[in-house]
Amino acid sequence: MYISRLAVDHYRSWESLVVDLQPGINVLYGRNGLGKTNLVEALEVLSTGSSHRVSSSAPLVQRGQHKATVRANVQEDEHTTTYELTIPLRGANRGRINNGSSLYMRDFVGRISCVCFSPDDQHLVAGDPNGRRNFLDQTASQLDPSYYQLKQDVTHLAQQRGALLKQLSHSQEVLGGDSYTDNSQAALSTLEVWTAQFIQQGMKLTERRLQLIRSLQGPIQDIYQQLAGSDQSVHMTYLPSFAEVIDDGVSAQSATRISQHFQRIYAGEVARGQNLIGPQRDDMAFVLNGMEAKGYASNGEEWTLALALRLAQFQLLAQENNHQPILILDDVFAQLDEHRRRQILNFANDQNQVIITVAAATDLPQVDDVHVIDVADIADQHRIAMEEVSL
Ligand SMILES: Nc1ncnc2c1ncn2[C@@H]1O[C@H](COP(=O)(O)OP(=O)(O)OP(=O)(O)O)[C@@H](O)[C@H]1O
Repeated sequence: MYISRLAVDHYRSWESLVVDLQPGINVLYGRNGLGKTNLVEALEVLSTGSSHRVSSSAPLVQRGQHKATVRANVQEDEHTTTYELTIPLRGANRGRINNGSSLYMRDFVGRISCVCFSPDDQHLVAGDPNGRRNFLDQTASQLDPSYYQLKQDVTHLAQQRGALLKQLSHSQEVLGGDSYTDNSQAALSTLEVWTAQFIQQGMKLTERRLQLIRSLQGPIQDIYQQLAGSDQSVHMTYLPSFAEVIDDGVSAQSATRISQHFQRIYAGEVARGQNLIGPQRDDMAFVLNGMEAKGYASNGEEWTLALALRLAQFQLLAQENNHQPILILDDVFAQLDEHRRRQILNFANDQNQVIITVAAATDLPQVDDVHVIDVADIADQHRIAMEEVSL
């Protein structure tokens, strides 16, 4: 499987652009700020339904526009399939396949499998938990699109609970103590219903993330040893908010214990007007040779861990989905020493399709059979063609 054409309309800095791609290694080459990352990010969003750079869709839409569109032609066994994603400024993204009817994202994500390695990935090890949750969510959605819907449900329930807690907090501030208006009594009953659903769906999400981390453990350990030496050890530890699921799985016992936890923190949640626990606060840690990587690992070790994590993601997706994902290497060569570049290129050489972005000619990979695309050049050609059509 490979992408033969990628087209975007009103996506970030791009008014409109069409890029033809080939199997093997493709290099998108152009100056800083030209929009290379925007292009590969568009592919990531088409594949996973989200971008690792932002948590909402609004920044993906070109300033001043109300929706963005990403289209890709995918070649598989002589067949071409066109995938199209519409990203509105507000509201849910929708997909279409071969100009068919509009699809919910749960029926669309994961159809094109891709793994994106970028300079931001160092933050997967040392940055805030948001990036690590995003990694888990993107990977799990590509393995099983029903995860995408589950994640949406949990996010929605957390938002509903948060709004009710804010309302209760406000009532308490106005009335003081434990006095409640009829409105806040109704909010209290609704909160109980939302909390029960939040626990049920949240436990399922927690278990899916736990399974994913367990599936990545073997590959990341092997790959890290290949990259850094056989005496090295890496352990991924899940730090879930609903930790009860680790011991008792998705069960009545777990639900009861989580419910009791919610009762204990109720006063605190109302006082602060926000959710204090739930999968939206989950995290995971990397333990490198017995020490937590965050805070202890060197810069080079963080990079190697991030790379090992991406390659483990690639291996798992390839194995579970029975085809190789498209590999995106976004501006990583500028950050890596010659040894690491060579390791990545050796890996890239064996894949169906790889898309690399580089800003400097000195970072162009020194390998045979590379399809170099001058992004400024195709942008000019496309603009001239569009102007001729409109004349
Ligand atoms: N929603 C948006 N609307 C319009 N322009 C945007 C939007 N989001 C980002 N941009 C612009 O996109 C440009 C950055 O593009 P991108 O990150 O793809 O560049 P790049 O070619 O990868 O650069 P570098 O080589 O420096 O990484 C910036 O000029 C930014 O202002």
